[in-house]
Amino acid sequence: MLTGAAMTSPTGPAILADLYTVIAGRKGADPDTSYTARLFAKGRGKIVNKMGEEAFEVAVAALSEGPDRVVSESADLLYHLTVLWADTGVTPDQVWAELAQRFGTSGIDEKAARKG
Ligand SMILES: N=c1c2ncn([C@@H]3O[C@H](COP(=O)(O)OP(=O)(O)OP(=O)(O)O)[C@@H](O)[C@H]3O)c2ncn1[C@@H]1O[C@H](COP(=O)(O)O)[C@@H](O)[C@H]1O
Repeated sequence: MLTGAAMTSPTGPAILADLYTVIAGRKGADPDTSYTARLFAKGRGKIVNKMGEEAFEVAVAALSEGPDRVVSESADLLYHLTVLWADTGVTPDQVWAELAQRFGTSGIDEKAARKG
């Protein structure tokens, strides 16, 4: 099984791909030694609940706690979102492809096209 310690530390956004690999490798691992395995063992309801909780904590940090807390809560959110992707069989590449397809299209134009 890949562990964070066994991999070289990536820098920048590439860390999400490596984090996904570590997380996906935790399926079926021992919940006593892996927080990710514990989430998988508790099921999708728990994972969704944690993801929503962390999103709310980002919002609270933005409104009343300051940038440093926004950073740490965002990291919690991205980690739990990545667990949710792994649980639902979605890969980061699928999300990157979706973002790439949208890149350069104004959200206002896209919304107008949907209505038309
Ligand atoms: N990036 C993270 C990461 N971010 C946040 N967390 C955990 O997410 C939890 C969120 O904080 P909370 O205070 O809400 O958690 P809690 O109260 O313990 O959670 P619950 O009791 O509500 O379930 C904490 O336990 C954090 O340690 C993470 N746990 C793991 N990772 C990465 O996942 C890798 C694998 O981790 P393990 O599966 O634990 O080996 C690690 O090497 C890291 O790279």
